[in-house]
Amino acid sequence: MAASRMDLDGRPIKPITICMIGAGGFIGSHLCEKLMSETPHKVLALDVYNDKIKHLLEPDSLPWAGRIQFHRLNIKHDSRLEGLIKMADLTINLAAICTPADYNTRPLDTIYSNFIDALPVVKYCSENNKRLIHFSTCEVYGKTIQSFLPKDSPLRQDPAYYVLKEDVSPCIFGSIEKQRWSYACAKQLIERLIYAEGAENGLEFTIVRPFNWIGPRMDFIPGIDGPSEGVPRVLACFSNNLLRREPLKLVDGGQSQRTFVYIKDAIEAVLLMIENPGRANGHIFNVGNPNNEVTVRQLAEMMTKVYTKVSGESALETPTIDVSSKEFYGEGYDDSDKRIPDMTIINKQLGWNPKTSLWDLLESTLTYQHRTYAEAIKKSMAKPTSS
Ligand SMILES: NC(=O)c1ccc[n+]([C@@H]2O[C@H](COP(=O)([O-])OP(=O)(O)OC[C@H]3O[C@@H](n4cnc5c(N)ncnc54)[C@H](O)[C@@H]3O)[C@@H](O)[C@H]2O)c1
Ligand SMILES: O=C(O)[C@H]1O[C@H](OP(=O)(O)OP(=O)(O)OC[C@H]2O[C@@H](n3ccc(=O)[nH]c3=O)[C@H](O)[C@@H]2O)[C@H](O)[C@@H](O)[C@@H]1O
Repeated sequence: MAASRMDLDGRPIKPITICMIGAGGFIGSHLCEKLMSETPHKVLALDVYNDKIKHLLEPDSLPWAGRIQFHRLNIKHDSRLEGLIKMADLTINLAAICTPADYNTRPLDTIYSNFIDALPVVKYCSENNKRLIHFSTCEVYGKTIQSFLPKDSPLRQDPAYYVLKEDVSPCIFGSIEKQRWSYACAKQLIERLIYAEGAENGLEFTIVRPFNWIGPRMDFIPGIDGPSEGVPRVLACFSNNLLRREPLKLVDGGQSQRTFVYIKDAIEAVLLMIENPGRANGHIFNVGNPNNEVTVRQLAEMMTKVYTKVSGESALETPTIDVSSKEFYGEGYDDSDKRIPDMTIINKQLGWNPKTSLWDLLESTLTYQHRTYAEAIKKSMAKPTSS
């Protein structure tokens, strides 16, 4: 297998060692799975948790045993970090607080996690001449120019005012009391720092801006494998509602628009970046699926239909309810209005395109959610509640 693997320029790919920080999360677990099953590379997997990659670590008889090594550590305070970065050819940093419910309720933790805690990683890569792939976010674009145009302006139809381009679009955030933007702002500053390390000190870097990657193992189901009062990202919120047969909550009418990409498509893009450094270094890449755009309301309706199909259960009479953002997220919430990624740069550099339609990705994801959680939810709901 290893001998026949070629990069995009027809050169054989040499096995490398990757230091993956945040490897135990949603994206990390899929990336580890891909690297173990389809490549010869080694992974030093760093995280505080490993539940989502346990199936790759045990038992010892797995075909990739020895190629993946888990290190339980918190990058905030662990002297092993520099040594692990030095042992690897490439560092991928995925570690972050990245759930909107945290941005305005825990803005300090959010800023520390997304900026301060990432600083040593950038520094160690730069000082030791190690390549870095850093995970940023589409949230750095903030709001679209379109959202500031008058409602009846014909310019609203012009993609120049809403399609998000890495090298052209501005970053537009709300006021400081809208603490929602603490995440986007911290991510923007770390992007600028990495870019400057590249320009002034020659750091070899790639920045990834994911646009709503979704799929199995995303976040948690409250009360089952996460806190009962926790608020995960929208896929897990709506899955939880469907599993519990409660109406899906639409924040501020569910009018915001998103483009969703299947995690397995997105991981293909990351693998191309890993294995084609000459084409990926020095670039910032949007990774999303511009063809899968929906409003959050439309997402709720589609998830309800798909869940009915995969679970065999009937749909609720009242499938959705409206809730204010203040009630749902608290003071200081604000929202991105629309997120369509421009795909020019990733197409030109890596020839990557997403493949999976929204319906198909929801069908495979909700099949997984139903199989993984339906029984546990039934049991937890059958338990008498203490009075
Ligand atoms: N999922 C998406 O669509 C999406 C979109 C935009 C940006 N991103 C970015 O991609 C990255 C990964 O996202 P994800 O969806 O996999 O999130 P996730 O929360 O599932 O994974 C993040 C992982 O980092 C770990 N981590 C956090 N702080 C750490 C620390 N101090 N030390 C060690 N480990 C730590 C967490 O335990 C977790 O396992 C994040 O940087 C996020 O901002 C993701
Ligand atoms: O995934 C991304 O690309 C980025 O966007 C997410 O931000 P957002 O899309 O706003 O987060 P979601 O929780 O997925 O919410 C999507 C939309 O659904 C709405 N929502 C969420 C949950 C819910 O129960 N109901 C509901 O209407 C939110 O208000 C928002 O408008 C997170 O910031 C990060 O994971 C990431 O940086």
